[in-house]
Amino acid sequence: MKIAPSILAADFSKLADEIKEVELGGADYIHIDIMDGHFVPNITMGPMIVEAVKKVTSLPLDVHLMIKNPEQYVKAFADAGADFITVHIEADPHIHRTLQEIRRLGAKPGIVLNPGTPASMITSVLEEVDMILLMTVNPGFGGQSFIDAVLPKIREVKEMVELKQLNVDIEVDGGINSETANKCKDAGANVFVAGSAIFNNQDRQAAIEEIRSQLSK
Ligand SMILES: O=C(CO)[C@@H](O)[C@H](O)COP(=O)(O)O
Ligand SMILES: [Fe+2]
Repeated sequence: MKIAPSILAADFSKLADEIKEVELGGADYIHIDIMDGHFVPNITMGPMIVEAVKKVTSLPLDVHLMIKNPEQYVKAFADAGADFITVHIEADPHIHRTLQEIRRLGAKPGIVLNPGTPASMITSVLEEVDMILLMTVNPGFGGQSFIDAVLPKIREVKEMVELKQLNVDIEVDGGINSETANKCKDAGANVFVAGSAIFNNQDRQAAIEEIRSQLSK
């Protein structure tokens, strides 16, 4: 079970301190949300921020691309130090090429599905990825409410990867707190992104531990 704090909810004026705090608090990955104002109605960070984050942590960087034409930018993010690069199936008509390019660049490719996208959309890319990210909110903003209707899809994807005996992580992202993380774990998820549940708590370590203790139940 891995916990990936999303820095979208951090205080950007002291980002290095925020990252150190979650690293010391027991985080497994640092989740970085890249938004372009086209694929989603918000603009956040680019490769320069990934490069800066890489300098202040030894944790793997989980870079979630919410951008159109991701194939044009995967090299910039891999060069910046991304360990995982996840791309939305809805954003890329040439998805195999993009996922293979991510691997060729030395990063781990992941595929992302919006809440409304069926699991069947990714059957042909299962062998290409190290991670499947199931959005549990519509992407674009932190602090939204978890969509329970995604739970059956987590089960479905878990069955798909087990059937093919693939070693693929199943990540969830959006509205994750100790209660919703536990539901997702029961459905088959093993990587949990949490933004507000961690950074809105003054004690980040306590927030991470709370999620982890629920996951161990
Ligand atoms: O990708 C996204 C949002 O589009 C996420 O990674 C959010 O940053 C998660 O924030 P919370 O829902 O946990 O506040
Ligand atoms: Fe994300």
